[in-house]
Amino acid sequence: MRGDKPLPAHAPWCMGCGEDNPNGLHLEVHLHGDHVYADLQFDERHSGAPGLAHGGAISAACDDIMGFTLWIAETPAVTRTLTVEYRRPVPLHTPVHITASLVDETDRALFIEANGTVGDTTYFAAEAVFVKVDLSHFLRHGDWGATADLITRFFQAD
Ligand SMILES: CCCCCCCC(=O)SCCNC(=O)CCNC(=O)[C@H](O)C(C)(C)COP(=O)(O)OP(=O)(O)OC[C@H]1O[C@@H](n2cnc3c(N)ncnc32)[C@H](O)[C@@H]1OP(=O)(O)O
Repeated sequence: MRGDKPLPAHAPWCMGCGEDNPNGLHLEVHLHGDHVYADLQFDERHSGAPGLAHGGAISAACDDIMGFTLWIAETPAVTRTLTVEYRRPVPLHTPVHITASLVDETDRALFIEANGTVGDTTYFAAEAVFVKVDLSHFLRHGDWGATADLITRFFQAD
């Protein structure tokens, strides 16, 4: 059983967890036992209907926190499918607790769930399939320098 431990951002400019992205969600994700969690508040940058979080911002939060279960699975992987069930509107400036965990795994796929609660009530829940990739995926499709940073962060978390 792992203890409570802060995990490094995917990248400084990551929209979900990057500390340098002024419009990001700034998720600070911790590993606790068999799941990861973060506490956040959506604000005007993430607004949809007046006073409420945009569904895309909620989806991004789910996607990003699910991307931290990779430290549990101990493999790089990327989102192939993501389904979000929006159960209640999420007001801006309201503390939301998000958790994610790995529920199943095959040779190529990770099955991940996430849950967003306000108090004891679930406001949104998500399921995703992530496909395992090797680090060359990010070199092939992304930015070389930033990928080197990502690799460093991935191994730093050990
Ligand atoms: C370090 C991590 C940072 C994480 C950041 C937060 C998460 C993100 O935002 S990731 C960004 C968004 N996602 C992407 O950009 C991914 C784009 N997609 C791709 O690059 C490709 O489709 C990729 C790499 C996922 C898969 O490509 P490819 O290997 O050709 O796919 P494919 O052969 O069809 O499927 C691979 C395996 O997964 C399985 N699989 C695919 N979809 C599913 C599914 N829905 N359910 C179950 N299994 C599935 C397939 O069955 C296959 O398994 P097997 O080899 O045993 O037959």
